[in-house]
Amino acid sequence: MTSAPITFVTGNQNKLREVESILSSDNGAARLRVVARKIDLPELQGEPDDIARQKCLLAAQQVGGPTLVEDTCLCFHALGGLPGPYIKWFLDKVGHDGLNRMLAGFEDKRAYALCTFGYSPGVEGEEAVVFSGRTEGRIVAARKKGDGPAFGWDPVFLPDGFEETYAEMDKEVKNGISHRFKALEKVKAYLEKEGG
Ligand SMILES: O=c1[nH]c(=O)c2ncn([C@@H]3O[C@H](COP(=O)(O)OP(=O)(O)OP(=O)(O)O)[C@@H](O)[C@H]3O)c2[nH]1
Ligand SMILES: [Mg+2]
Repeated sequence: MTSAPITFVTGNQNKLREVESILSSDNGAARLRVVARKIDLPELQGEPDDIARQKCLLAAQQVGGPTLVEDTCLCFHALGGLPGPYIKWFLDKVGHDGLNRMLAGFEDKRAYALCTFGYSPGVEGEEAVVFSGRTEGRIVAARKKGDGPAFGWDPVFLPDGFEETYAEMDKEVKNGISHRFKALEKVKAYLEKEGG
């Protein structure tokens, strides 16, 4: 595994906290070290893999070394995968209640959370590689633990096999089953192999 730190570029503190927590709870990944950098990257359109690849290249140009980014989608089965990568705007404009109402005309409330990491070694001309993780669940009326603010759409996402939404469960539980955790496992496996 590469011993040089990798710069994880994100403007989202909650993502950063989860990535750091997932990495620190895994002793085997002690050598995957990330340093964070906040750069406002454009919200790109298209398919998740292409978005992550392009986002990573844009970030790597600014970092000038090994770079990691991720893009997160929330996809409704009844809507053919939308809002998908556009969830940030939907959440901002219609809120938790609006996300529920978008599915009011459908019996199918299933959704999946999809996280796609893009990694670039920071070498000019080299393509970014992508790794995705997906957690299935369904959309429910917002529920969260405590009075504090919740992360994004966590309150409306009920993962399959659980009775608590992402926002109700302990962070360690979310970080052991989440879309982000699953994608990060693949990043780690790739970097371990690359490092020989
Ligand atoms: O409830 C949530 N649980 C999660 O696990 C999660 N991960 C991301 N998000 C939200 O979904 C949109 C993705 O957009 P996004 O990938 O472009 O992120 P971003 O713009 O906030 O940061 P970044 O692009 O600088 O990394 C943004 O609204 C994020 O806040 C989540 N919400
Ligand atoms: Mg973004």
